[in-house]
Amino acid sequence: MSNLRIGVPSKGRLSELAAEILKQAGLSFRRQERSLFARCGEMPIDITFLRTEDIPVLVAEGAIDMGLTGSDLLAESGADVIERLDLGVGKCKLALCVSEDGDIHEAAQLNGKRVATSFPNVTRKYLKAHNADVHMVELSGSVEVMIALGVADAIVDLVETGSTLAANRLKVLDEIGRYSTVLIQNRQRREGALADRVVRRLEGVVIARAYSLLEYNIPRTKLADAEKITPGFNSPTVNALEDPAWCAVRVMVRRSEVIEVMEKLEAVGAHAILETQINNCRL
Ligand SMILES: Nc1ncnc2c1ncn2[C@@H]1O[C@H](COP(=O)(O)OP(=O)(O)OP(=O)(O)O)[C@@H](O)[C@H]1O
Ligand SMILES: O=P(O)(O)OC[C@H]1O[C@H](OP(=O)(O)OP(=O)(O)O)[C@H](O)[C@@H]1O
Ligand SMILES: [Mg+2]
Repeated sequence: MSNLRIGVPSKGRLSELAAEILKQAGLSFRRQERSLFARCGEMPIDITFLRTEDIPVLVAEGAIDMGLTGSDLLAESGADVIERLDLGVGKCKLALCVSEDGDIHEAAQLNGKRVATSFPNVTRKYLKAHNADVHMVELSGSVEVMIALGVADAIVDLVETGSTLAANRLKVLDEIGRYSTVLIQNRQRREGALADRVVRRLEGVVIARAYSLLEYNIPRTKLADAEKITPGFNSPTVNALEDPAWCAVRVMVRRSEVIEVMEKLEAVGAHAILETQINNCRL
């Protein structure tokens, strides 16, 4: 069995995130200064540090067996790979954006006009579907200033919090797609069993990062109401308490919903509501 080769972003916002998630899955590595390669201690896996946008094509070409990259970059590259897992991080959307006080209110009005973007392929497909034949201004970054520079009438760029748009007095005219960080694999599935083990390990980490463990005590008469609030991943664990009129519930809840769920549980009479972080899991 030879080593499984995994591509990881060498810099940028996904690089630390990717290393952290791999480490949480027991695939830790130490990157030597300026080196492009590292070896995983625990498994026969070689890590290659690459530019995020190059990972889709390098996986498709078989230079690496798997890779962590943005699904937006995958869509833009058109690389023919298998998408194995959405890591639930690096979430963003690709949006058609125009001046806040401009007179463009729909994509069709861009016909014959200029659109600046770092995602020409995805943009061209979208605009064709909206009957707009445009002059594309292809850039590698800082796209949001192109309308102010008089280079474009609209831009297509990634939006996460919207602060860059606000800072440049731009608004979203239409959402083109929603993206996140994904684990992709070459279609030959070289070292397939090992690759499947990596997917399974990362699945556990992705779920653990997305969920908390909630424990609470509830009167038995209110258990049905509480279980409607916390149905759990499969179903909640219910244990008896010394007081037969009460029971203890343990259940997984999406981290993003925990605060609201706690308030609802309190409203139906739950006490001792505790949230615990999950480091890893196998469901
Ligand atoms: N606000 C965001 N801006 C850009 N990319 C984001 C954002 N939020 C999530 N991402 C994801 O990160 C990917 C960009 O990764 P990259 O390695 O290029 O990071 P970066 O910090 O943008 O680096 P660079 O400064 O070189 O552009 C995007 O393709 C997308 O999948
Ligand atoms: O909605 P926001 O939270 O403001 O994030 C969106 C901005 O972040 C990204 O730029 P980045 O920081 O990657 O710089 P770049 O354009 O040079 O890649 C993206 O290109 C947008 O400009
Ligand atoms: Mg960027």
